[in-house]
Amino acid sequence: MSLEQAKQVAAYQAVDQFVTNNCIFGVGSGSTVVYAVQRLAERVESEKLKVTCIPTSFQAKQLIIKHGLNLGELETNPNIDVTIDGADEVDSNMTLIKGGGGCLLQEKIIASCSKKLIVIADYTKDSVKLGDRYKKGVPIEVIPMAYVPIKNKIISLYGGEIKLRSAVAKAGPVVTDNGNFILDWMFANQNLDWEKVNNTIKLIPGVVETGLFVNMCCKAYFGQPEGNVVERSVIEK
Ligand SMILES: O=C[C@H](O)[C@H](O)[C@H](O)COP(=O)(O)O
Repeated sequence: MSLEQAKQVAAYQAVDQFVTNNCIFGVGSGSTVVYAVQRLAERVESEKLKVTCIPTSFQAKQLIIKHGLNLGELETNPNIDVTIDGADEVDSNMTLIKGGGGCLLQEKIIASCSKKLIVIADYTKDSVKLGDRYKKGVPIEVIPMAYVPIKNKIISLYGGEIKLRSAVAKAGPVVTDNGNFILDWMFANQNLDWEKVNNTIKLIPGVVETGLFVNMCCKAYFGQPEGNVVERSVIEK
């Protein structure tokens, strides 16, 4: 089974288990979410479900519109029932790295307004410690004028290496949906307390948001090479 098929089985299973009639549904971003929206559109059509979709990015909004789904706004729907989103890496505590596609800020806002955040991913995202599998580091969305001091402060606090993310089909840096830059922090120490790190980095002036999602995700679905899906839930402490 290809990686794309692994993403698809995970996405279909999550949508089948979590989307119900009349729900307010947060639509994540990335390549795995494409399959979730496909499945949602099929179910809305066949079961005549009423679902209001709240996007986490420009891409998510386009997907909702393309599939003829009901597009809602956070302003009028601030209490979201469930959000299904992708992740770049999920560690054994269900801490996530997100933002590999540059969409972390709106994703985190939507996740924070959701009763449940469900992650869908292929098996390559399932790891024990952050950095085991995802090698591009933690994405950090920053105000453009502040990217150099932010970079220096993070390095002096925690070490590692930081790159300003470059655009592919444009000269210069990636500009996010919110008009900001992305720094990718390749951390050197995998044993950091990610909650503390997240809180500390967020206090640096000019940092808008980090791609560390700590204590936000309650369940993850990992599509496997054999075609089955492994489900992992947060263990109550
Ligand atoms: O910025 C992008 C988002 O955080 C994505 O959800 C994440 O990068 C995973 O994307 P994909 O499903 O394409 O691996």
